[in-house]
Amino acid sequence: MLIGLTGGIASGKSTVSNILKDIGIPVIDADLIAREVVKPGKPAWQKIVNTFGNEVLLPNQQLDREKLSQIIFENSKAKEKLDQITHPEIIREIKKRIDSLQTQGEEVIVADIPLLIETGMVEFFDEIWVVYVSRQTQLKRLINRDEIDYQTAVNKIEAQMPLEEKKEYADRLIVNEGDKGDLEDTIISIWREINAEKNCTNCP
Ligand SMILES: CC(C)(COP(=O)(O)OP(=O)(O)OC[C@H]1O[C@@H](n2cnc3c(N)ncnc32)[C@H](O)[C@@H]1O)[C@@H](O)C(=O)NCCC(=O)NCCS
Ligand SMILES: Nc1ncnc2c1ncn2[C@@H]1O[C@H](COP(=O)(O)OP(=O)(O)OP(=O)(O)O)[C@@H](O)[C@H]1O
Repeated sequence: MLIGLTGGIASGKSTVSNILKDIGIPVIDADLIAREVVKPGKPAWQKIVNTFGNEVLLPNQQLDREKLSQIIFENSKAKEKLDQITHPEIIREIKKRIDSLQTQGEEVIVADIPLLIETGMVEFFDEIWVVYVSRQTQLKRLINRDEIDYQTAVNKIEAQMPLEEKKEYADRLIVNEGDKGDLEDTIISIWREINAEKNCTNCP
């Protein structure tokens, strides 16, 4: 069973992933893969430097993520260029890791992919889980976590497909308006439901 976990920025995907990992379910993290494919010397790193120039590099040659973030979330054309460079590599690596986990005999695999719907990966998964929050909660959590101002947070949210639209793709909608304990209860009850559907008695 392949589960695609998605949602809006700061809706709580990583928090859900951590709960799933604690249960013992393998989770592939697209944000981590996105960091690996742009390491200095990698093909995507080279293409980013060719496209955006040396000003998006730190003195140690790593990408200046803050600078690149400012550029792409203020300019949709620049974001499109970055997406064209990074997404094919990220998708290829996600599929590779899924293959490898399947070869190891894992029966349930979750992939946490912020842009799962935008990148056309819906059909690849057996189930889509969308982590949903109200716009007000999303803004508040994003501003607190990233220590950014209101307008920067709005730009980041508006660079993605609206959560109201993503919601329509959900086989399971995970509403994350309560506290982290509530979220844990929600995930554990979904997991029990899945195990019951599979008649699984010794699942994690
Ligand atoms: C722009 C970058 C350098 C900013 O780095 P930063 O460390 O500040 O953010 P981080 O990578 O942790 O991403 C945080 C969140 O931003 C959102 N986000 C990131 N990139 C994008 C994008 N291209 N379009 C829309 N939302 C995005 C996602 O919700 C993600 O979870 C970085 O996000 C990046 O390289 N993005 C391109 C790769 C990508 O599309 N990643 C999403 C994985 S599918
Ligand atoms: N139920 C909750 N109650 C309070 N805070 C929460 C809750 N769920 C998540 N958070 C906090 O909200 C912030 C965003 O959550 P998280 O990082 O899991 O989102 P995300 O969807 O993975 O974000 P991104 O798209 O940027 O990767 C974090 O600071 C997290 O600790």
